[in-house]
Amino acid sequence: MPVYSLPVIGSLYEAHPTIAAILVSIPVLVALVILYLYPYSEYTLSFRNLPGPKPASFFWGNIKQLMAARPGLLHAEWVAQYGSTMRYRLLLGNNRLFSSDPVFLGYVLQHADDFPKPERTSKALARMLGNGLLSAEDVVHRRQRKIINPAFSPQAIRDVTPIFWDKAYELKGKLMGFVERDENLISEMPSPTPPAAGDEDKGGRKIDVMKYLGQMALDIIGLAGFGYDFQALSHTHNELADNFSAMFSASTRITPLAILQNFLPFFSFIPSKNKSIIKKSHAATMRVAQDLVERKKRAIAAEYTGALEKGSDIGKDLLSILIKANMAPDLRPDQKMTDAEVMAQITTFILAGNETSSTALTWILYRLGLNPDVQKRLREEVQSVSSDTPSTEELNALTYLDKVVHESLRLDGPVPGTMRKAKVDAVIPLGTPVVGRDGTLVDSVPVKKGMEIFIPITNVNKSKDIWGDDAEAFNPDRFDRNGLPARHVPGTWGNLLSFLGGARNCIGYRFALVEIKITLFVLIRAFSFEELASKPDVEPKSSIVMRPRIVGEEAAGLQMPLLVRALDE
Ligand code: HEM
Repeated sequence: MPVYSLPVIGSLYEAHPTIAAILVSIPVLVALVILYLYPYSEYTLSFRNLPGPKPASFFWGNIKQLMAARPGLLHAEWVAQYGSTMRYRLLLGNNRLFSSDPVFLGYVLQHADDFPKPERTSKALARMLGNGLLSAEDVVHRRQRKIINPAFSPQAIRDVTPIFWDKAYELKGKLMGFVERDENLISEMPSPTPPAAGDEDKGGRKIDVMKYLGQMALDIIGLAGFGYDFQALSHTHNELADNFSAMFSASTRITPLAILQNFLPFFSFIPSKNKSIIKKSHAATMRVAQDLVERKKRAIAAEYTGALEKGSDIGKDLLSILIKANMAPDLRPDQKMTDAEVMAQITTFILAGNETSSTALTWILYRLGLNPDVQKRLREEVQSVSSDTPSTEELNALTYLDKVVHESLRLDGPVPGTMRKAKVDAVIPLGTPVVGRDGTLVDSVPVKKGMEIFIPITNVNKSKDIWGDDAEAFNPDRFDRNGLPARHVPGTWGNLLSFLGGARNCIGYRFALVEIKITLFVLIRAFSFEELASKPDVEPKSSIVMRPRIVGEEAAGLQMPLLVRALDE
């Protein structure tokens, strides 16, 4: 560094002492920061004895390796090498604590107030959605959840199932239109890329099933969630859907600035194009939400005062139920949600209840395409039902359907992982000890306030310790054992972590399961789904929800093209 050579600094000091002092202090400061970030933070790390991979880069840690690998794969390799609890490096020497140990995860999930989402996650969610159930923490979360719970009760879900049936049959009609090359749909290409040679034959059509399942799920969450008709299956554009989708894309776009701001919140003040899109779309979304909330509040107030017109209905959608609970005369003012919180539940439902269900269905159809025997058995079961719209009880009695849904949500749960941050110092027990860096057995992990923990949902669902050596295989019959594998998993449903567990579990899991079962019931009775003859390489891409992309067709975006054939009636 010739500029910094001593004689130069010496003469500079005589001429401009302040500039010289600044120039000298910069490298000293950088050296101190590096010393703090690496040797010091490493030495003072409470779980430094945990095993884990060496950082691949001084600056990036293991981030680039993780981003280059398919979701969950590198973690699975590391688990095989180091055990189910480990640490690895993120940006600038930051350590990430990873554990797929069910006892460890049970502790974290059961102490939800001590292990909330990291502030940057809650803040990013709140910027996009408002302060709704996904972003609220602690007492605010508990207050909101108490009021919203009745909207997700089994009876409330039962009341909205007619919407699921209507929309599943509308989807069937649309897919049939494509397969039969209906004139009304002739201008719409059902997949973003044309079929390769042999991909289509008489009676079969290449269709991006993800796109149409997405339209159906959006229509369902709109109507069942808050009485709003997106008309996604029948129209292409809608103000709320367009604004929401712009906001979501901007929030999940990975740019160098976004990565920097994610790990170093100090840089959050820097304005970005993404932030201004989020702000604009959020404002537009809230205008629609406010109108919906005001209309429902008026109707419910009229019902409470007996002024509701005879024969009118306040609506069976989730929002109406929660607004009604929120306006109950016996609810204390400090237990109520504000209008802004109620509006935030609308955007929360769109985010949490739309892509999750459609992505789950997308992967299920893909699995069925790869496993024609399973599809055939499933079809025999659903065709044995005489009714076209069986009751929830009849649907739940279909055991093979239930096993297929379990197994698909085990292998391809749409949410691959989530983060938590310790709000207190804690010592978290392990069910399976790991061998520490010093060769001793580690049977608990001391965690200091402020440390982040990754909850690897997919790795737990596919763990060989839990599901045996064939954990990676698609085998619905494994649930013959009544879903009781070698070890208990602290998940809400099916001994799986797909809907998480504890106080922050998925409030919509019953809604999602009925929606998935009804859609499968309708589609599998009407169509067969096959892998395309060109055997595209389907790659899971993770941005909150794990959705598919085709290798070599990245420019076409996320998609799941399958060969769809109509069955003889
Ligand atoms: C297969 C479909 C679904 C899956 C796999 C799924 C999964 C999850 C997971 C893993 C979480 C926890 C996220 C975290 O804390 O980091 C969650 C939370 C949540 N989910 Fe779902 N979800 C699904 C469908 C739905 C549906 C249909 C709705 C609404 C209609 C919904 C509403 C919510 C809400 C509001 C939360 C936040 C709950 C809280 O923090 O109290 N989800 N979901």
